[in-house]
Amino acid sequence: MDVTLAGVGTRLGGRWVVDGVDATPPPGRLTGLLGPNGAGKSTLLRLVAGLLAPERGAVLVGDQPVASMARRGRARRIALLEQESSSSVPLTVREVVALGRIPYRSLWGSDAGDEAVDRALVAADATHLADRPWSTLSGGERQRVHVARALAQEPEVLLLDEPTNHLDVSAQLSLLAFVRDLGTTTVAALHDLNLAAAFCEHVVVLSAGRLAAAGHPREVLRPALLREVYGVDADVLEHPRTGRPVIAFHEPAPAAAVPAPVSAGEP
Ligand SMILES: Nc1ncnc2c1ncn2[C@@H]1O[C@H](COP(=O)(O)OP(=O)(O)OP(=O)(O)O)[C@@H](O)[C@H]1O
Repeated sequence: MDVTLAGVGTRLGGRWVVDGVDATPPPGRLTGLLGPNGAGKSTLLRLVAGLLAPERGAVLVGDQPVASMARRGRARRIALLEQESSSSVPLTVREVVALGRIPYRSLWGSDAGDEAVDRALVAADATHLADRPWSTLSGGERQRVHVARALAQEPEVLLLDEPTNHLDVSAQLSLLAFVRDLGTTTVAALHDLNLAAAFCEHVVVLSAGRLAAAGHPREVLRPALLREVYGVDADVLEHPRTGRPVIAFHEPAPAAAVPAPVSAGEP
């Protein structure tokens, strides 16, 4: 599905936290949304999901502005996995995943979406957790279940806010490989630039709410951009098997020695 961000902006607390962003995530592929803490990634995902209305510009899914979609229709088309979650929900894992089917439910009950729930549990490697109480899961297990819930929604557009949070390295790799191969237009906010470089077809880099760069990771993730946006020194190498960029970070140079203060009584 085509998603178009055209000059999107919004203020929070009186400040433009997303400011005139243009982007076109490639349809059916995985786009990485990058940028330092506070750059506006979560806010941008909420704008794309229609949970926030843009003050400026528009987000289009197909040729329809998200802001003009009815809530239920929007929930069928766009799934957002947000960062934080409550731990006190008295539901089993299967029931949590089935929440993803709510937009499909008729007034009279079931939507016959059990198969979608099963498929989502398998895809997120969470079948073994299905009967566990949600409140007893570890952080990484919860993250898998969140992903399963978003997949159960069978959206045209999948938005993931730091989906690899809490996951061990093997789970990070398999989750991103899975969403990359899903064939759904997916935008994932990621902090790990090497994961973004390895799995994303396209990256969108935000800096202080503005678009700093967009394109294939090979074109975008260059030392100058990393210095400018993240303030880090890095070499960009080539992965020996995939040819994708591999970023080798350097530790910051030690701060210049501060001269000792001169005490007031000295001549
Ligand atoms: N409700 C709010 N009111 C005021 N400011 C907010 C609100 N929500 C977010 N902000 C601010 O907007 C900016 C962007 O926040 P956002 O969560 O979108 O950034 P982010 O790139 O996702 O950050 P992180 O990588 O730390 O998760 C931050 O400076 C944040 O403090």
